[in-house]
Amino acid sequence: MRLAAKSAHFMRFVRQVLHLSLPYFNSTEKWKARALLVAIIALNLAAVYMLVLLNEWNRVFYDALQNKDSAVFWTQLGRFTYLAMIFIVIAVYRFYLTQLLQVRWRAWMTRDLMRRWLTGQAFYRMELGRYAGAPAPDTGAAGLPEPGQRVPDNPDQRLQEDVNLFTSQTVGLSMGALNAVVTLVSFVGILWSLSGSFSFNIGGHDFTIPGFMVWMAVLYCGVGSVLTHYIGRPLIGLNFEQQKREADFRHHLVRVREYSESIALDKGEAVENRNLDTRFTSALANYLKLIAKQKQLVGFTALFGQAATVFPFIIAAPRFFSGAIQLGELMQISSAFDRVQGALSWFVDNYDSLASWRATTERLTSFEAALSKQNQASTQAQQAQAAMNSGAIEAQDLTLQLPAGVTLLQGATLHAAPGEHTLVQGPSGSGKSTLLRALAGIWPWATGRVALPPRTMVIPQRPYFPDGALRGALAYPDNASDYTDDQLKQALNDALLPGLTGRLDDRDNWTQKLSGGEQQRLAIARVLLKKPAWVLADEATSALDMAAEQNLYEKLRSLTQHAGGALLSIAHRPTVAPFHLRRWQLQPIEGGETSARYRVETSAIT
Ligand SMILES: Nc1ncnc2c1ncn2[C@@H]1O[C@H](COP(=O)(O)OP(=O)(O)OP(=O)(O)O)[C@@H](O)[C@H]1O
Repeated sequence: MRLAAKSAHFMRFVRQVLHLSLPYFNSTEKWKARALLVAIIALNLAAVYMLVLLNEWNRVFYDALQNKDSAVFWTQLGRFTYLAMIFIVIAVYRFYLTQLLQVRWRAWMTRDLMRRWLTGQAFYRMELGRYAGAPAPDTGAAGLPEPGQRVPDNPDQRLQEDVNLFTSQTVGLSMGALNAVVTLVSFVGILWSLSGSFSFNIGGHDFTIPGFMVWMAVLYCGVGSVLTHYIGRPLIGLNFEQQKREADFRHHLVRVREYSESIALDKGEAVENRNLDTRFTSALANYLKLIAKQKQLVGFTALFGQAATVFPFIIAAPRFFSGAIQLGELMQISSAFDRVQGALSWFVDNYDSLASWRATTERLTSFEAALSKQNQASTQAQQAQAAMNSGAIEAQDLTLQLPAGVTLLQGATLHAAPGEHTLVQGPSGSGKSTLLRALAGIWPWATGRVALPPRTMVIPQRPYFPDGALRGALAYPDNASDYTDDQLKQALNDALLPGLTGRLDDRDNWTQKLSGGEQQRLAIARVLLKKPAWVLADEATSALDMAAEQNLYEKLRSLTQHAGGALLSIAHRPTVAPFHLRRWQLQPIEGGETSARYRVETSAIT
């Protein structure tokens, strides 16, 4: 039963490796990939063949030494030189082509996963899903994890580190295994023919074991492999855990860097230090367990390797001393035993790497599976959205939920026609931003139908600006070269940022360098540059003084008005109301007539 479970585990692992590997060997690069693979296999086989020739050389060479035959000695040295030369060429190209395959495979796989991660908001939905504690609604949230299902953490680690590890381990270990098998097959034959048989007598019956040395090698390595497996088994789990804890530690270091200013203002250094220390200590604690296990394993494999040097001599010595074999044959036996033992102990020697390979494969498989699910879900969502592009902002029978299952809105029907500038208001936390996310088509826990006109832009509460030249931050996500300097400067001037017009080529971390108000004006400059017909603005001017707010709202309103669209804004200040014609007010529902917490009341702004 345990054996059946183990083999099922093993088959699952093989399927996972194949599932992750085959796409590359069937991709557009397939011919290059397959040619490299075939070349590497051929070089591995050639290397084993060279070892067989060198083993045969051993016998002739040591016999010449024992017979003090200098002519044969020198001829054999000459033979050794050219055998060694060929071996070196094979070794060099085997190394080079193996590396080439690994690097090409890594490049292809990283790009493929990266593209899928950045397709259809998979990166966003996976982050949302990671903290989700409740079931997603039946529709609209396809692809989100079920409750209790583990969502892959730290996608950055998977893309940067795991793909690299997986491709190098898969090539390295599968070639190592191939080498071991071919070496085993070749040298078992040699060892068998050299080793003679072992005869003994029990109870008057004579028994003879042919190929005695082969059985000794099998016994030796069999015992070694079983012991290694038992000593090293915990390494698989420990390796997996180590990668996770290290990534966790790194993730929090990055967060401190990202929020350095807020932490400094809060004087949160001590807390951060404690939090980071907890994570680091946890990584360290696991690492200590890991090295303690590795120590045992190294101790055992070193003992096993050392004992293997003398073991064949001990077994074959009686035949040498009785004169049954010459020194040459003894050395050939020792070298063949060494090869057979080496091949049989491949598992023992690579236990650590195999454990890490399994952990890497496990992590990449869950990441890939999550991506497949997300990509499928987002294709459906995009198809649905494409079918619903309309000339107005519309929501029909819209229900908004939170990941934990709380229903914010239920069955809301909303409409904003061209020119119908709308202000969304409601208490903090009532779901205004979530409504906007749903209208923009990115909130997975939304059901019903939403339609958004083409040429719509969203100004989020926390706009994003990539590091680099200011012109890139302004044009994002378009290319800066799509706009002339005059257009960029005009947009900055219109957004009340004349001070930045001379800095278009300055490179900086704009999210950190610009003040909150400057960032909001830069986000508005982006809209003024691109001139969309519809603008959804979430607290787009909350950090500005009233005069600037009025000025920019006027510009946004007239921009959308002239382009045949409208403005839909979330804003708390009453002074922005005059720029809108209608109000969507999120009102708390008292008395529990539905399970939703809020309803939307629409009214005209007079
Ligand atoms: N990713 C998320 N996971 C879980 N809960 C969320 C998530 N995003 C928002 N929420 C919750 O949804 C509710 C509505 O949030 P939302 O940001 O839409 O409110 P809001 O009305 O825009 O608030 P504010 O006026 O303060 O900006 C809040 O209770 C918030 O905690």
